[in-house]
Amino acid sequence: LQFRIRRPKNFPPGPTPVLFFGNLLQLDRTNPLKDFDKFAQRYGSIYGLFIGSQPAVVLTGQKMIRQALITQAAEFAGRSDNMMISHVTNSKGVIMANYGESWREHRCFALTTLRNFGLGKRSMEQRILKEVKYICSHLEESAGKSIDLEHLYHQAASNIIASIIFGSRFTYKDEYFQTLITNIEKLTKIVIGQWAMLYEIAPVLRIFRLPFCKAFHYFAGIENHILKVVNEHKKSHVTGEPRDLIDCYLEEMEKRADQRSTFDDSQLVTLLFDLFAAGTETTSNTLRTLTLYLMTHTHIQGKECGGRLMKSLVIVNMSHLRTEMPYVQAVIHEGQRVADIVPLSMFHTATTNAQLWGYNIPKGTIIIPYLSSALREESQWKFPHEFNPQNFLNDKGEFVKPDAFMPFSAGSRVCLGENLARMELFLILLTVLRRFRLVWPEDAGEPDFKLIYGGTQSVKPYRLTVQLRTPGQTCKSVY
Ligand code: HEM
Repeated sequence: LQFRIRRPKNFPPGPTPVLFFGNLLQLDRTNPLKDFDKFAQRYGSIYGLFIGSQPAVVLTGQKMIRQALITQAAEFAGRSDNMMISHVTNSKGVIMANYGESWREHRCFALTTLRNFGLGKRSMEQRILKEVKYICSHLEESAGKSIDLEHLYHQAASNIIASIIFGSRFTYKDEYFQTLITNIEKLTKIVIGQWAMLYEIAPVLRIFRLPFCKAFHYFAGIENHILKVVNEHKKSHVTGEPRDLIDCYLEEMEKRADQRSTFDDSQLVTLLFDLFAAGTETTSNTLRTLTLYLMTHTHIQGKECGGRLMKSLVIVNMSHLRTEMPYVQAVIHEGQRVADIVPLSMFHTATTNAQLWGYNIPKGTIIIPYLSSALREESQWKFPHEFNPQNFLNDKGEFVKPDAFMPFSAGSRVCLGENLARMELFLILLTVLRRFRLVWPEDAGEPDFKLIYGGTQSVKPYRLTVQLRTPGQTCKSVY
């Protein structure tokens, strides 16, 4: 009975499901995006699917996504409590927390804290620039050699978020750091993989020691590390002098001690995990894809980025981006558009029995915002299928952001790290391009821009050659 599939009344049309699997067998497991496109051509910009016996609705194109996530935000801002990742994290923290008081308070706390780190010596910008120094030193050591930037970008993005939340960074060679990052990667792979799918569609299997059990094991390891850091903070933190997000949280817990509050140690641990996990691969994969495009579109790398305008800047900072660099803004946004990092966003759920586009969407239905479809929607972009910063420039050369640009999703669940991520992309890319010329090696063949599908997408690993723009100049002389 559990596997019987019943299409709700007036549910959006879609392909016919089969017992137990629903429509899963009609989707290419290695990359379902082409199948999603085919269904959209056949059924329109909203259609219904079944993940096992669980009903789901796919939203295609910017208009439909905006309607559900912005105009009807409260109705479609839930998260599923039937997914493996919600069980691993106990639906705590922010990412997998259901739409309710605890999610709202933690999201608001995290956003305010990140915003308050906007100014002063410990500001986000300073923390990012500090990490950029390490990137530069590493690249200087690699000058003239062929290298793969994957680990460097990954560790740099991890360190930036670590310095904001834990107040400390790791050295790139630190084995413990490597293990932590690797465990997060392994955990992410499991929770979006096939075993997780079985876990979700056949709950009876959960009692067996199958490979999905490892996800709980990895999470426990990460949790232990985070708890250790939290306990150290409890001993050393001084009220009124927060060093990082943990200190801010501990102060908030003290303030709310007498009230009924959703703030406690286990929520803190999951919140820290969320920020650390969400803030690493997303940013580093964007950097890696954008670097590949810049290297192989040399006319762009030679323009403002690292060229004419860059040379006149002594220190790169965020105010330059807003005031003086529409072209650079356009390049970075175009990089994010083609990098298409989170193609299916995070799945939402309907928080109530809702209506969308005239269809009934019962409470609990999974909502899949197909973000890639908006990022390459032919009616929305001047050049939907090529890398071209003109997509973000008007006739006067001013920066404009089309509504279909939504790599961070939209509405009340929109990415909480959007500002941080944009700051990182700008400061890391520009400082690196100002100091180094990144060259596609002559013997490397044709660059491959194809994205490898995953929870976060990226181009295949590649190697590049690093050249110093001004030989002899070191990072220290730049800062
Ligand atoms: C280029 C980089 C990034 C991209 C493309 C990106 C994209 C996204 C997307 C598509 C979502 C799902 C939104 C939804 O459910 O509709 C999301 C959620 C989230 N992101 Fe990001 N993200 C990036 C960087 C970051 C960073 C650096 C952080 C760390 C501060 C972060 C923290 C989060 C959190 C906590 C959520 C969950 C929000 C919620 O459920 O309320 N992200 N992100």
